[in-house]
Amino acid sequence: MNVLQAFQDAIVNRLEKFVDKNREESRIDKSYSCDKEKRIAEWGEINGIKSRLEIVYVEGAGRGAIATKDLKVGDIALEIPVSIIISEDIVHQSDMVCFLIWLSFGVAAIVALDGTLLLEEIMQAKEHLRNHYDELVPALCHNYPDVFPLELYTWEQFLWACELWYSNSMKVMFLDGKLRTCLIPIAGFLNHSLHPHIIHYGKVDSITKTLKFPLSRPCSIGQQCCLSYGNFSSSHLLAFYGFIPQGDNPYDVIPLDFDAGELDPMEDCPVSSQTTHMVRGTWLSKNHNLFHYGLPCPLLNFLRRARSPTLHTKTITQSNLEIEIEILEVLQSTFNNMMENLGDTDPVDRENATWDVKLALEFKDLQRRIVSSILTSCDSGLKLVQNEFSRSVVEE
Ligand SMILES: C[S@@+](CC[C@H](N)C(=O)[O-])C[C@H]1O[C@@H](n2cnc3c(N)ncnc32)[C@H](O)[C@@H]1O
Repeated sequence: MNVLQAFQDAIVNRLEKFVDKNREESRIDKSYSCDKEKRIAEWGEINGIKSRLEIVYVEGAGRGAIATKDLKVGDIALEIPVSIIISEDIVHQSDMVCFLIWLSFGVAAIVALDGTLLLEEIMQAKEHLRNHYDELVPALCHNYPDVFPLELYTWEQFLWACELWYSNSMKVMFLDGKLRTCLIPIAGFLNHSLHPHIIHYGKVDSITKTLKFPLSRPCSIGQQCCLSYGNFSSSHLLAFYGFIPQGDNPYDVIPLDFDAGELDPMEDCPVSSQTTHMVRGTWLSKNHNLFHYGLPCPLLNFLRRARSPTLHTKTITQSNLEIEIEILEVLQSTFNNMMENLGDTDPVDRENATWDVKLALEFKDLQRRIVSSILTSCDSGLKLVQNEFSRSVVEE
């Protein structure tokens, strides 16, 4: 028996079981004809694209690709000749349907984001782009009005082009070893999933001179075939692609910055050394026992060291338990503040809200859910430690 094959089958089986449990249904809207997309697919075929996918309209995600036959692990869903990959740095204006993303969010959506770190990120990204625009575009329009007519190169159009570029481009490693950000015909129709079919792509094959999209898990005929855009948090997907993926995203984290405030050994004075820890929704953790509480070990160890520099042995002693109470209380107070900043559920008529406000509210709900799980874990952790503490006092 081929051991490697058996091993691969076992892995695929486990993957499929996991995906079955977390299945995301994509509904295909058959009323949308996708004529333009069909024409692009025909053009692609003439130009050497080999595809086992068909472009359709997927509810809630725009266009997407479904498998035209049962595809198994290792099958190539899509193969694109390098000659038709667009690697220019300039995105021209076109009448293509495009999803606007966070950069062009309205005021109401920005207001709805109050209390989240994403608000700050988006404002910074927008400012950064505005500086680029101011440095570049007016001078180009003034010096080369025939090439850059002012009416086409407005701030709104520039923002739109940036959004298009961020949400549709992919990084490709070419045969000269250079990594370039590109627009890739047909592949640009593939949507992202937390349980993607295609994970390993992005390097041009030196023999065929094509970019291949092989399957890492099977995709049945008619099923949406999804890519992984990368191991991105929902805030990144929202900021750069304009959507929040369905399901539990293991890359959703809440960053916690600490000033370690260590002493400079040479000068004997405090130096500010920032450390950042990441905390996920604690429902993703398996260990909720004493000394773990479903919280990340590096964070707990960092807080323990800050209280007692001696090695923490995770043994049940009264002094260790006192430290545990202290660090859980610190986390509880930090996350309580965070929850207060996020505020209560927003009093907005969600049904009738605009798409951007809906997304903003969905994102805030997600943040609340993560913070709330951390608070619940701190709370049950504290009870656990206090019980142990009382028991050890009685035993003494
Ligand atoms: C590379 S394009 C994919 C094709 C796109 N659906 C279209 O109609 O052009 C990336 C964009 O697709 C949408 N998208 C991708 N994955 C999605 C998902 N899982 N849920 C919702 N929208 C998604 C987002 O608007 C994103 O900016």
